[in-house]
Amino acid sequence: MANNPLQRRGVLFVLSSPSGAGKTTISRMILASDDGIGLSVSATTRPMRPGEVDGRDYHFVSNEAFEALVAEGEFLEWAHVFGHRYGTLRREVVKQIEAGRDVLLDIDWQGTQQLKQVDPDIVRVFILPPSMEELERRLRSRATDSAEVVASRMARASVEISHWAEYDYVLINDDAEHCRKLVHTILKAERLKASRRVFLHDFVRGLIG
Ligand SMILES: Nc1ncnc2c1ncn2[C@@H]1O[C@H](COP(=O)(O)OP(=O)(O)OP(=O)(O)O)[C@@H](O)[C@H]1O
Ligand SMILES: Nc1nc2c(ncn2[C@@H]2O[C@H](COP(=O)(O)O)[C@@H](O)[C@H]2O)c(=O)[nH]1
Repeated sequence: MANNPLQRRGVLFVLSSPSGAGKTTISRMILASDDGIGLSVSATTRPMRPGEVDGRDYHFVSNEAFEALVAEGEFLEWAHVFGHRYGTLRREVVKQIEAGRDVLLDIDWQGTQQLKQVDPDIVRVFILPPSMEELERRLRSRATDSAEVVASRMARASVEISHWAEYDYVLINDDAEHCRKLVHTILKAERLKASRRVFLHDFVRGLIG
């Protein structure tokens, strides 16, 4: 039987933004509307927020456990973010790819830079807030972090945003549903890229010799 010309490599789809701009919100909307993509659940040493679930939102681990995972080479990338450590587990990405799904990664600019070295084919999307005032309002309205944590995240926001030009796509999350549509459009177009088609060369050779 001929190889399927539509068969393609999975997409590693990265969403980054300053904290509070809405990437978790947009990620959840994408995951709810598209069965073809699954979340890479990161490991972190940060404390769990109210409403978060271990294994769904993050794998919450101790500093010692995180260090052991680093030593064992279990991370595709990891970084210090806001005084805690966060990392993408190899097995999370492999699990999704083996299930035939693309992989959504909600990671910061440091992790994105590292991942780009591992896989130059990753798709990088940066989400901007409509304004710094709105960013602060969102961080406060989320009501999951103390005033100090909100202040420290606002203090880091400009540094985060300064990395926007390292991304393939940059969007403004004004209306969440509109932003979701744009992110989904990017994902669907990236899936169609010729360079991801494993057997396209064979198929075209069959067509024209
Ligand atoms: N377009 C939007 N309009 C209004 N509020 C929004 C919008 N998008 C997200 N929010 C709200 O802003 C808050 C922060 O969003 P979210 O948690 O998704 O941000 P985040 O970028 O994932 O932050 P972090 O990096 O800290 O995880 C949430 O309360 C969310 O409901
Ligand atoms: N480099 C990585 N950054 C990550 C990862 N998982 C999450 N993050 C980023 O951390 C901040 C803070 O997240 P929060 O849940 O504490 O608000 C945010 O920018 C995330 O994108 C990861 O595996 N690697």
